[in-house]
Amino acid sequence: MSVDRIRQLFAESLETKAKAGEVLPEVIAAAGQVMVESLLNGGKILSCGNGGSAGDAQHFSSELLNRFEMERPALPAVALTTDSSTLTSIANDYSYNEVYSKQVRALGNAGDVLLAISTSGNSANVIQAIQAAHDREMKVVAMTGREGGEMVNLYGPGDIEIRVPASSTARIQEVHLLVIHALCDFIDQQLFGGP
Ligand SMILES: O=C(CO)[C@@H](O)[C@H](O)[C@H](O)[C@H](O)COP(=O)(O)O
Ligand SMILES: [Zn+2]
Repeated sequence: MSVDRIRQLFAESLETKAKAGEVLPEVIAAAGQVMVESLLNGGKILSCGNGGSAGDAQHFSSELLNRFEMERPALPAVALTTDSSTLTSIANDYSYNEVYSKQVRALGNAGDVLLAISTSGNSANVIQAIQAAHDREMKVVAMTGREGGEMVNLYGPGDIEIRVPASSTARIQEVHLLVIHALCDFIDQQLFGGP
């Protein structure tokens, strides 16, 4: 890969973030409010995704369970992407499409929130997790990209979709990470007055 190619990737990533920064702040704040209201009512946030988005799901839950940028009590969050015995047994005995929905049905309660991450909006296991979340009377915050995929057809009245205006999975993920940090900052500001 040439140095010029690397410079081009940085330029594309900057451009994507700038475009997202023009259109996403309001919907990110709305998503943060959904999460804050759940946490204030004793709820928790479950998170899921595939590949790089599984990493994002874990990144988010770790910053709630541990801390983001300020000293504050631990907050209840569970990434559904980490328990290899659970993931492999569900995939092996049933289907990979059910690896998250089965966990949502076991762990999710009314008032909890599902953070559903898919750059295409078409990953079947995330789609089924959204359906399971609705069955458990949970709200959904989705982070997507492109045209939003099949997930667009699933959202209920209390759900929020944060859709990055880009088509490259990598560029979408780079904005998803910033959104995760913006959500953590919003939660800390609202619940604890911020750093
Ligand atoms: O991180 C990357 C690409 O940057 C990949 O691992 C990517 O996450 C995988 O291809 C995922 O399976 C894509 O799924 P999704 O984002 O479309 O739901
Ligand atoms: Zn990636």
